[in-house]
Formats: sequence, structure tokens, C-alpha cells
Amino acid sequence: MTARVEVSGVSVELGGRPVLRDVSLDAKPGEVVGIVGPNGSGKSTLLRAMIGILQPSAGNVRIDGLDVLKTKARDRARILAAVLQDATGDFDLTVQDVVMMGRACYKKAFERDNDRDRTVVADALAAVDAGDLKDRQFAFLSGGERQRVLIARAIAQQPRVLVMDEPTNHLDLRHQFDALALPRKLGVTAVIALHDLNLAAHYCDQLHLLHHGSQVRSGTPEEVFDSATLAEVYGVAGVVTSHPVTGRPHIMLDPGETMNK
Ligand SMILES: Nc1ncnc2c1ncn2[C@@H]1O[C@H](COP(=O)(O)OP(=O)(O)OP(=O)(O)O)[C@@H](O)[C@H]1O
Repeated sequence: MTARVEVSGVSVELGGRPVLRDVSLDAKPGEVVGIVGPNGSGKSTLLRAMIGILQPSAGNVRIDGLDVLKTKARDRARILAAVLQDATGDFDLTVQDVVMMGRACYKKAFERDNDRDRTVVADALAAVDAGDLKDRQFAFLSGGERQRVLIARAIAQQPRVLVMDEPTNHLDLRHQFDALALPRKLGVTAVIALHDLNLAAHYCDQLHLLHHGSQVRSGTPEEVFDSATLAEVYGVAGVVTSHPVTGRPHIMLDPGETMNK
């Protein structure tokens, strides 16, 4: 099941300072939306505001018309799941237990896990190629293994919308591709913060480029990326070409030519 996501005029102040100003996006059901921008531009803040961890000073977030920020956490968790940056936690739990936490939003307090929960958890682990990790202690996993398990926990919520902050962190190449292909495979709408602009261009239907908390470009990858924008926002020299195999926009950077030289 999938959903429309509408972010309208969201602004956030942190420590008495505006860190996000008037950000809007509209994702049609099943779309993959990328949030890009340099360090500190407000990507994580936007995602945190979208999932109700941060209270925006203005604006609202709607999923199929439902005001996410006014929805009870438990109801919200059935609709929207998140994988946040380095939310590794030092759980003294097995991998299966951690992923089972994703089922909590469907249960009453102290309700036992049932066969359906176990099937959903096994499927979620298989979706991130982590089935063989299920009995391992979460705390002793490698960074990439942990990241995949946390993605599995989000999948186990069976959400309509998946919000992911740098999901490719710690992942090897194949698992990066798998993680970004996952929303389409599951048929959910996704909003994903990404640093790798080529991955963003490949996997996202629409991109929103943040700079100093403002939304400076929005549109398809073709519309958002050009040499002038790379120079202005990232301070790097590069050309935007077409990927010879996929035909998607592909950025070729000249690392020797940063604008800070
Ligand atoms: N609790 C806070 N109090 C004050 N300022 C904060 C707080 N949390 C974040 N900020 C600031 O808000 C700005 C946006 O941070 P945010 O984490 O959203 O950026 P980002 O685009 O996700 O960056 P990165 O690419 O480094 O992950 C930064 O300048 C950051 O220092």
C-alpha cells in the first residue's frame, strides 16, 4: 500500500535559530523523493519534522490528507516508518528482536508475537539480505549489517511511507543499490536524504536541494542538477552528463577544482 505525501511550508527553529525555511514537497503515491544538500543544509531536520520528532514552527505534513503531526505516535507508526542517521542504539537484543520492535505499533502492551509477526519479520530480513543474521546479537554487528537490520525494522512496520536519512551509510555497493531500490520493490512512497548525487539522480523521481535551510531547487534530477548549481551550492566543479547505460543524469566531478582553493 502506498500514499501521497504533502509537506507544506515547513519551517523549523532549533536553539533559537531558523534551520529550515518554508520547505514544501508533494510526492505522489509510490514516488521516491530525494532530499539533497551540503552538510548542515537541513536534510535531517526536514525528515525529523516530517516524522514528528521535531515540532515545526510553521507548516504541516499530510499523508493521504491525514495531518501526521497531529496523529498519535502509534497510529503514525502504522503509516510512516523511518530509518534515521546512525540510530544504531546499543540494544542488548538479537537481530530478530530488534526487527520485531517494528511490529509494536500493531500490538497491545505485553501482547505476544504471533505467526504473522514472525512471517513479516522474516520477510523484512530477507528483503535486506539479512536473514542469516537473525539470531546474532545486534550490538555485535558491523556498521553495514546494523544499517540493514534497522531498515528491516522499518519494513516490518509495513508502512505506506518510508523516510530514510542516508540509508546507504556503511553499506557496500550492492547493498546501497538494494536499499535504494527497496521502496519501489515494496510499493511504498519514500523520502530519502542522500549525499551521493549520482545515486539520487538514478533512484529518485523528484529531488529537493536544500542550502542553508532553504529549498533552492526542486524538480526531476535533470531539472535540479547543473554545473552552476554544483558550484554555487556545493562549491565543486563538475559537469552533468547522461549515464551511458541508464540514460539518467550523471555528475562527473573534478576533485581538483573546489571553489575554496
Ligand atoms: N538541536 C539543535 N540545536 C541547534 N541547532 C541544531 C540542532 N540540531 C541541528 N542543528 C543545526 O541545524 C542545521 C541543519 O542540520 P541538519 O542535521 O538538518 O543538516 P543535514 O543537512 O542533515 O546535514 P548533514 O549532511 O551533515 O547530515 C545545522 O546547522 C545544525 O548544526
